[in-house]
Amino acid sequence: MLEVKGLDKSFGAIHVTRNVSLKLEKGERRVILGPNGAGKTTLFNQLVGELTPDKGSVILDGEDITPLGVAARAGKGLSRSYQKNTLFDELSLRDNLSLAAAIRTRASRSFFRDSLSDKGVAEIVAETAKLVHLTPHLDLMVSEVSYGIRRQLEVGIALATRPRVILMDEPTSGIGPEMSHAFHAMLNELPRDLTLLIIEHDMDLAFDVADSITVLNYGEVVFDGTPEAAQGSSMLKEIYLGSWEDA
Ligand SMILES: Nc1ncnc2c1ncn2[C@@H]1O[C@H](COP(=O)(O)OP(=O)(O)OP(=O)(O)O)[C@@H](O)[C@H]1O
Repeated sequence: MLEVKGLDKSFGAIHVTRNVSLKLEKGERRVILGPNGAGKTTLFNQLVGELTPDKGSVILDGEDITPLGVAARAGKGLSRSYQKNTLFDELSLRDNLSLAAAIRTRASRSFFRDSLSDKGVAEIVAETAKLVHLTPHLDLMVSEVSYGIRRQLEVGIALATRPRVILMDEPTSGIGPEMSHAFHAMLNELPRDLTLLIIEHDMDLAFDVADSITVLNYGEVVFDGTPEAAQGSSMLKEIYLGSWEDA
């Protein structure tokens, strides 16, 4: 479904992504772990098309999408759940989801209100709101809701574009352990054919959702395997300097 082959990226003398290869099957939920500065976000930016790798390729369902930008990749079903400042604060949750759904139904070129009254859009919004547990909150303004609900909405916005793969960069950052576990429970209820690639800093949280774990350290893949194997790895314990014990 999603394959990354030999990605390499440097910023001047700083070598940030070192020959990274990954393979995700359809429906797989893979978590990318790694300490601060390991290169997780830089890798992510190359996957979504915000950064061009120096070497290597990104393949989606057999197609080389490396030359494509963010919008073209999104059009092919590779969606990013954006964090922070990407929601329209003075619009309702329903309108935020409607705009995302309108892009998918290609109604986005029509006048704003026309998009919102499109029947296909309304159906997608209702379905998406249910998936991310936002149905009771749809008519609230984004500015009125908690940080946790915003995080659910960000996933909803990605889902409303009907993606095949969603990439999330630390989707639970800043919402506390209890809400993070609830957020992951929500992710676990999403349709199983949806492929998820999630960057997480906290190993404990990674185990909630991961079918497989990739660990980056100094830009390099140092572990690729099951959560059970990751838990038993003394090398990873060392990388995380004891934080593993909490996992
Ligand atoms: N545009 C850039 N120019 C120069 N250096 C950069 C740039 N972007 C990232 N870096 C450097 O690349 C390294 C990896 O950063 P990156 O943000 O990818 O790591 P990360 O694993 O996501 O870290 P964190 O968990 O702290 O978010 C860091 O040393 C960072 O300073």
